Amino acid sequence: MGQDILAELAVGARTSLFIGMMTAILATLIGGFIGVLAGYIGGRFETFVMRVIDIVLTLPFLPLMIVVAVYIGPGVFTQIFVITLVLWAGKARQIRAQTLSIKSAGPVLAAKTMGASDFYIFRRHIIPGVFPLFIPQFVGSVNAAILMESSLSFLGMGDPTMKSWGSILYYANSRSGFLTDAWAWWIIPPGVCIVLVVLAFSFIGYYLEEKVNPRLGAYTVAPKRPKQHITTNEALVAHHIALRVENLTVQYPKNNAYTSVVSDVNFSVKEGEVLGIVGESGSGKSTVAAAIIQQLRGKAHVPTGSIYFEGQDVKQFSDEELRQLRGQQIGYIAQAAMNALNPVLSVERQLKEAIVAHAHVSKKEIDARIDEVLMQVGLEPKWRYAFSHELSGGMRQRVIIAMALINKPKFVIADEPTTGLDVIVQVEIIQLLRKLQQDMNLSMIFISHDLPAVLSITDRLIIMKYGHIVDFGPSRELAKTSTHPYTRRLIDAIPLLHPKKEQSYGATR
Ligand SMILES: Nc1ncnc2c1ncn2[C@@H]1O[C@H](COP(=O)(O)OP(=O)(O)OP(=O)(O)O)[C@@H](O)[C@H]1O
Repeated sequence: MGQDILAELAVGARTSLFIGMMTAILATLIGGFIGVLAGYIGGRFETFVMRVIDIVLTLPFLPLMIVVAVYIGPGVFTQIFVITLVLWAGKARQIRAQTLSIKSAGPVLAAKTMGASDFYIFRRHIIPGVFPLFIPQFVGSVNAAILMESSLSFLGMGDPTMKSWGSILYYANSRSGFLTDAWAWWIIPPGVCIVLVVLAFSFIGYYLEEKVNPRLGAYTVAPKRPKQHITTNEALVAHHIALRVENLTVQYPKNNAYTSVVSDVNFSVKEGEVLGIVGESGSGKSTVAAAIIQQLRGKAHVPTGSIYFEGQDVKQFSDEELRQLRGQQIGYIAQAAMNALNPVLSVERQLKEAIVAHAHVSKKEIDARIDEVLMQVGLEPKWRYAFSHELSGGMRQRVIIAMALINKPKFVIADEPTTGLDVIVQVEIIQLLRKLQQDMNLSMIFISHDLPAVLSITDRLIIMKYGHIVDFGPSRELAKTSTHPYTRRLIDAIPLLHPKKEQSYGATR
């Protein structure tokens, strides 16, 4: 007693912050190192590390401290040792999840396919990818360690020779500070210091974590902006851009982390233009298409990206506007849709439902429109009474195209429209789509992994791999002159009947 409280608080701050900082540095480094190794090496090593982490996370903190203190004696370094032992495991688990997510991301897979060494991948991809997570982890650990140190010291398990905020409370308690009027000076100041420092570190930690963790960003409520034509939208309209996709990134949860299946994709489609999207299975083509009509499946997360349709940001669309976008403004020929025709409804009935979903029209008008659209897709009107099992694959696909066009959209997305058809029917369907596109001056996105088909119908092409656009340009030029190794591999894989005529790709337009 009789000591200056302010001096005690200042000296105590040194101990509390020292333990907090030291423990945070150790726990972050150890947890980070083990997490990165477990995530990157994988296999049995990862399983072993995960089991150890599970065990450590179940260790009871206080009994552990008591046992360790009995063996090596209470003190600052015992506290640092025990708190680090408890904290590193949670960090390792988070870092492992982040490493797994980076490991399966496009750039790393692309680097591997180009023969990059593990050291290169670590230096260029893994370390820069996990490093941002270290910062909120460090801040969170300082906060947790200060709280643990204060609890231990308050229980008398701190270093008796060093003052800390927790030990001030311990002495206050052991000398009846809580029961006498000394509490206002002896208990409130160290208590307030602990609360303020912990709160400050918590807020800094939450802020930093939200900055580096896209999942948390998803939960922040964006203010609803009024729907308006801003300069960009006017510019899009002025340049006859029917669709603009900007910085689109789509993520799906995988192994406790979000993995990007589409990364920072940018492109435009002009009015009356056909854009091809080519890439191997899983490269993200259908995901881009689904994002355009705001119909991503599952637990998709879109951390960045804007989609402007006819100059309007579709993110600002109301539910009703989105409903009109799908099926009325944008005709969508979904992948494998011909196998999804309703077997118990006639062609007529399904076409009729597609019309009445968007407009109030008389029966006469519906009948006339059905006849008209069937003729457009090369089916005689009598097929309106048929059921899907009565139609061949090619005919079913024509019905699907008719359904996409029934409401006279100006934009069509055709996702693998020839999959599952024999070669001759494939050519017929491509020719049909090309004719419709020209007759109706449609803007179109044509998605396929069949490069010859795409080259025969598109004006421009983008090539996707692992969710990234790796090459783009006018279709004919790209086929002839692209030097990108992936595009060249796709081009070289096209079987040629007349090798000397190889330059004729895309010449049909
Ligand atoms: N609902 C979902 N949940 C989780 N992952 C998904 C989901 N939909 C797509 N993905 C993943 O996104 C990636 C891209 O899929 P997408 O269907 O866009 O590829 P694609 O290029 O169209 O392939 P394909 O030509 O085979 O249709 C794939 O790895 C896929 O596993």
